Amino acid sequence: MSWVSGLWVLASIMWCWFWWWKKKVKGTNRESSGVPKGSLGWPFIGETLEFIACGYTSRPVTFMDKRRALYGKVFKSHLLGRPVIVSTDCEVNKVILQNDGRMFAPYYPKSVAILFGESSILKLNGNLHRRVHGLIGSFFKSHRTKARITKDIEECVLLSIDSWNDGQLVYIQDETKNIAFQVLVRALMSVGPGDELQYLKREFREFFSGLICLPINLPGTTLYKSLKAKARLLKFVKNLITGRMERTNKDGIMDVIDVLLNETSKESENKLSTDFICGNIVEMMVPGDESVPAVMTIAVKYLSDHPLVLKQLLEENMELKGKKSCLGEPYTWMDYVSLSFTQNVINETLRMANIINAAWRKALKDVEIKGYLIPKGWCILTSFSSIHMDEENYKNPYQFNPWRWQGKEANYHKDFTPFGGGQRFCPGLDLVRLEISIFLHHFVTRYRWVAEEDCITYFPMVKVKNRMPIRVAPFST
Ligand code: HEM
Repeated sequence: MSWVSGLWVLASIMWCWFWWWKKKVKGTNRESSGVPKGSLGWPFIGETLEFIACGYTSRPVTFMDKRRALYGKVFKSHLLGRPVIVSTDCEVNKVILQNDGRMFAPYYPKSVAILFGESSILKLNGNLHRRVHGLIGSFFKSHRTKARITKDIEECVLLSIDSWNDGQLVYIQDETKNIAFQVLVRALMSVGPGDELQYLKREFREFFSGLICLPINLPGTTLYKSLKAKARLLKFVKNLITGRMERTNKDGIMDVIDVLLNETSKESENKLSTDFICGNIVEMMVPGDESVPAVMTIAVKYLSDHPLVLKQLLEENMELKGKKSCLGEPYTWMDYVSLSFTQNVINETLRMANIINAAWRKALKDVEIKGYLIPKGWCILTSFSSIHMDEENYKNPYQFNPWRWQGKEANYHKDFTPFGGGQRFCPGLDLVRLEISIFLHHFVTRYRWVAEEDCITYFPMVKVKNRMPIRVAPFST
């Protein structure tokens, strides 16, 4: 009879479990008080499996679309182990992003929270956050920085693409990753090509791998190795900073280390410590590293698939190239960002690729927006991709159509938030646009290419499946 009692015990456990879950759901089911409608799915796993399954398809926003049709633009769900309110409403998103620090704080998965120090810009709040964000944003916006970075980017792009031979198979993802890493490391800490760059690249890859892993920090685990790599990166940056502090002839502000060091030299109550600067330099490599090469690679994919777009892009860029070689002048950053159709191509790539598809926040108190209650402690996912792929906002949203941006100022478009919004609006935006414009200019004006089979995948990160192989031929042949 032992199997009967076994069954009985199992049934009791199941009943208790179900009872606990119902109680939990009831506790979160405050629809009458304004909590958005929705389903919390299965006990423990909630709706995570469907969320991930949609991420593996070519239309990851299907998860949101289905629920939006059932419950409206803001709905509740249970994802990655916790109840979440999902917003696909650009006005609700705007309020959430603009009230960072007061009503909401950034929320990250556990492994990411462990890897980022408490003083990371990504986790900071309040005055210190505003100060650091402002310093970095102003650095990348300054004309002097843009003028110098333009030269650096040109150098990195040409170093890469000038080495391609006629008929060579080139993997665009590998090339753009190399370019973007060099540009980022120069902008942050002025490290140029050589052994140090290779060291940084190796250690950063190890550090980065810990961002999506099980949050178990034991010898041999991915998280453990990632933390060790971060410690080595911090040591490297600390040595750079010590060298800078000892240097007597200062050349002015050259990179983000200089920006933060300069701030410490000012008379101020809240001086930034060396550890604070090191941590932020290392952690700032994270948002900057994978995103830019992903946009450049996906832009090449879209151009390969849309010959009419490529034709117009080429005409615009050839015209600039002709003008510059006629005048014998170097390019300025303004030359690149003034290429209007090229900017349209970049906007459309950002809209469709949705490299950062959402921002995660946690409510610091009960907040009501547009009649929806977001209870204290709940996570809220402000979906950017649903808004970018919404027929209401963009006609034929799945059609790559750069002409839809003609005459529009994308940076102030309320339905276009690839760089987020509010206090955490991406400070790297100007660098990103410049870098992609320079890459596209030199790439399309030097090579014709035939793309091999590839496709875009969206989970856990947006990228091309086969590294975007293309066979290139220089224009002159
Ligand atoms: C295509 C490229 C990029 C995209 C799509 C992108 C997008 C974003 C988005 C959406 C946010 C806001 C996240 C949030 O609200 O939680 C953000 C924040 C941030 N980005 Fe970027 N980013 C890109 C490249 C870069 C680069 C190259 C840098 C490096 C200089 C950078 C530095 C940052 C930093 C430091 C933050 C945090 C700002 C804060 O919390 O105050 N990003 N980015």
